[in-house]
Amino acid sequence: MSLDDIRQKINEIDAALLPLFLDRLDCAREVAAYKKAHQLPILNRDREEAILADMADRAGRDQAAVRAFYEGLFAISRQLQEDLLGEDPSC
Ligand SMILES: C=C(O[C@@H]1C=C(C(=O)O)C=C[C@H]1O)C(=O)O
Repeated sequence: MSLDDIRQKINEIDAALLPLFLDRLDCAREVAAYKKAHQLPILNRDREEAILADMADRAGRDQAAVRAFYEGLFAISRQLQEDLLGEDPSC
């Protein structure tokens, strides 16, 4: 495969990822509304650890990369919720 071919494949993967990422952000907005209504903290470490363990199990040789990817997603998700709720993330 040429470099251009590989980059084309990356472009296609990115195009497929974006709507899923945006959907995940919309879910975080819905979670924020639920947490506000039920006075729940933004951070749920047990939930994040369960997702990480599940994804790491499926990641084969890329466990560290998958962990870093999900930690980034969680940080973005929590920041979005903080922006919406104006809460201390450590609560
Ligand atoms: C989305 C949530 O809020 C936070 C972000 C999470 C995520 O991005 O998956 C998971 C747990 C929480 O720390 C949630 O509680 O489900």
